[in-house]
Amino acid sequence: MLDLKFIRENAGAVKEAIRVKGVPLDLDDLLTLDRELLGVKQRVEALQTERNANAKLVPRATPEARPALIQTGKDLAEEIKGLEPSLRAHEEQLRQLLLRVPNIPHPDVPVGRDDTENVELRREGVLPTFDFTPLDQVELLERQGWSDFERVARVSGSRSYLLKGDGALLEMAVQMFAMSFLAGRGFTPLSTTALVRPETLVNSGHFPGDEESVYKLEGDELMLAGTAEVPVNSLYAGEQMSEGQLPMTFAAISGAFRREAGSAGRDVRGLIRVHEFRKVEQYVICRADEQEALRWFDTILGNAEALLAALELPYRVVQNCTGDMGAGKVLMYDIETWVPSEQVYRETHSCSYLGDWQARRTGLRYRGEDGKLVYAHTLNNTGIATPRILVPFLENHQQRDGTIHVPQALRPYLGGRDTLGTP
Ligand SMILES: Nc1ncnc2c1ncn2[C@@H]1O[C@H](COS(=O)(=O)NC(=O)[C@@H](N)CO)[C@@H](O)[C@H]1O
Repeated sequence: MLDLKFIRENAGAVKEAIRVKGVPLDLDDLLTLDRELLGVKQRVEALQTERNANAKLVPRATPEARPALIQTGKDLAEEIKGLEPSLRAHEEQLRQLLLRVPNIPHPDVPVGRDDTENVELRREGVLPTFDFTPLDQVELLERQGWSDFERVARVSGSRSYLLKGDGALLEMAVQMFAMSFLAGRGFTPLSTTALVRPETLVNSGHFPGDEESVYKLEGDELMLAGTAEVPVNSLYAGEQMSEGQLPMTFAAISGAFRREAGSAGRDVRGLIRVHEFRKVEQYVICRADEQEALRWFDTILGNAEALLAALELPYRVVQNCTGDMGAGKVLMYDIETWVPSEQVYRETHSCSYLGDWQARRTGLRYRGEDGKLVYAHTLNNTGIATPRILVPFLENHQQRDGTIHVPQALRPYLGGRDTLGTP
């Protein structure tokens, strides 16, 4: 959410952000409502001033004049009361529109309609070459007996998964590796819930807009978050932090649940796109200083790249264009990891800087050195998301005999083994 004063004074820039991000919102509707609300508020204030002035006359009035003055006071009170529903209705309507106003993208962000116009920044790592016919993720899992898609589909339907044996241990090893790695870089490990109150999804910016992606629990005021970004963003909601408490950096592991309503027919096989997965999320709350925040952006991007490098996985970094970055972002890069069976890079990480847009919705404020209360800046990036990352992992590290090479960095989490599976 942007500051209403900023919107009034920068309507042109906000309209441009709406245009380049393709947000379905007419800012003039909001500005008209804002003026109407100001009008109602001025009317109420004028009546209150009149009422106060009138009230002062009563004690000094003559007995003959007093009844009329008291009646005037009652009439004014009635008129003020009569305006309150309209005041509240206008305020709620304005808030609903304010929640839809997108953040201003950083000037470096390429303008584009959708992900086809994202810009590749660089490629890292060496693509694998195989002197045998490589298998894809599902073939590798089935050959090793590490999955049972058929049975779990009976239990949970499509886009479900179950990993068995070393397949299960590999998923947890990758999660633990990521958590230890990030803890080693000073990020506070969190193991957190995905069960959240609806307002936390408004705080994070997923609502309004992403409602169809989120599982809602019938009869409970709870929903299932699609990323630990949601609960972690609201952990300190409404609190006044001290500047000394910032920056806060978290590595939060949680379940992640997504309805994938818009993905019919895409990635229906295997581990790429499932309804429930687990993710280690990097989350940063820092001072309202763009230079510091952009340094954190580089840090959490670098952490993810270092994790991929340690897992010996080739990847590329792309900059999301305005049409593929979502309403709240100032800056966004995706990391896409090489999937041999598809001969393409597939998104495995998403790194975002949101300025104070999320913090304003969430009420994340700190008292600066000058004593003023300021909204913090927030950033997030995937650390590791399983099981998706296992797709490039298994396919890139498969060996001729169908076993899987374990990179040095992961061996401590797999009992020291350098290979998984049986030939
Ligand atoms: N349905 C899904 N199944 C498996 N993995 C998924 C699914 N949806 C997203 N992911 C993984 O989660 C990562 C982050 O998802 S994201 O929506 O792009 N971004 C976020 O959630 C941010 N909070 C950064 O993590 C994706 O890059 C992908 O690796």
